[in-house]
Amino acid sequence: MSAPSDHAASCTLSFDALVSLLEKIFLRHGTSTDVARCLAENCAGAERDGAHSHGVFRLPGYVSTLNSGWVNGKAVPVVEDVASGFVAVDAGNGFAQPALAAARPLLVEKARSAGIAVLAIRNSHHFAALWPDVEPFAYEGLVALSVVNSMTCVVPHGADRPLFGTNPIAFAAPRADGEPIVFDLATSAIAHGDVQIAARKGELLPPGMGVDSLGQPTRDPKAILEGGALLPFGGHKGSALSMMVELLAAALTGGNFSFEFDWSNHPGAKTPWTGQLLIVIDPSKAAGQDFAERSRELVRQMHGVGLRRLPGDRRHRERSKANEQGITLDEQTLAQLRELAGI
Ligand SMILES: NC(=O)C1=CN([C@@H]2O[C@H](COP(=O)(O)OP(=O)(O)OC[C@H]3O[C@@H](n4cnc5c(N)ncnc54)[C@H](OP(=O)(O)O)[C@@H]3O)[C@@H](O)[C@H]2O)C=CC1
Ligand SMILES: O=C(O)C1=NCCCC1
Repeated sequence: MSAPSDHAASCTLSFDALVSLLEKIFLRHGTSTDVARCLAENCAGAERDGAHSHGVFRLPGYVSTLNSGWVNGKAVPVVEDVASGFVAVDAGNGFAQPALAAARPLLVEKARSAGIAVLAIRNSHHFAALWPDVEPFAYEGLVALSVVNSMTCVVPHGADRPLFGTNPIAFAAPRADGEPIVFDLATSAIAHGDVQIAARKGELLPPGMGVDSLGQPTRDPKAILEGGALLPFGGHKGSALSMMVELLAAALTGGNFSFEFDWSNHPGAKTPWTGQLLIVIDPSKAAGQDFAERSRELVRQMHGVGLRRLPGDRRHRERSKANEQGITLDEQTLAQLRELAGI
């Protein structure tokens, strides 16, 4: 499924209508009602915010994964109260978002009482954008940082074969009189989803994103997907961050490293079976000035030196537009979604 193009015939849906359509797809392919709702809201939210690499484009991947038996769409996460500032969840080979939802109340309670709390999710599958996991904390006045590892497709800086995942890092912080400050970025030069989208559209990538099966630089997304690999962003710096993500998301949680799972016996499996870490901080417990006011001041100064676009600005513009006018999908994409939903 592709991102909406200017040329294809398109139609618009409300957020609620898209959630309900996606929910039907998840239910039809073997998830519980809670999991269906959780994933449908996540995926529709990504589409609404213009995060197309992790919006409805992902539905065929979710469906083929569920059909392959690789993931348990009905898993019930088990929340463990590990220590004063530490919560763990065994996602039971299910999706990461329902595991986060199950642990969230205890995580927030601990963050508010101790000032900081960690959530370690293991035995989980994350196939989505990461900002939806952190942004809601900032709306509640909390600072949140999350990392998740994916599947081996990135060559560590200085190495000659892939080992790391595309391993994103997302951060959210409250800001007085404005949307929270949120960024969410893959530690690879480009997200795997964007490489797939470029391959479908027959577009070349910018230079420096990946290598072919012989380890030679290439701009051809198909060469990257078929035996090639991605590079970290920023050379050794992105590579170090990606290594950190492997340690925090997998070693610290008890999840798999990106290179540790083997899905070859599950044709159609697309979701990485790894781990995820969240750190949540209550800034009201820190000494000093009001955090949200300080965020506002930082942004004011950034605008003062000529900055026009904060991370998250584009998403919020897309969200406002979608809330007013609906979410635009190609007719072909909508037809594919309806087919997956069996309607
Ligand atoms: N589940 C998983 O395992 C994985 C998920 N992903 C997801 O893929 C998605 C895409 O990642 P990626 O391609 O790295 O994201 P981008 O490079 O598109 O964007 C990264 C961040 O930078 C911001 N940004 C982009 N351009 C500018 C600019 N010119 N000025 C200021 N800010 C800017 C974005 O804000 P804005 O959004 O407003 O444009 C965003 O917060 C993420 O949501 C990530 O979580 C990636 C890897 C693995
Ligand atoms: O875009 C990516 O990179 C990924 N997204 C979902 C999980 C696999 C990697």
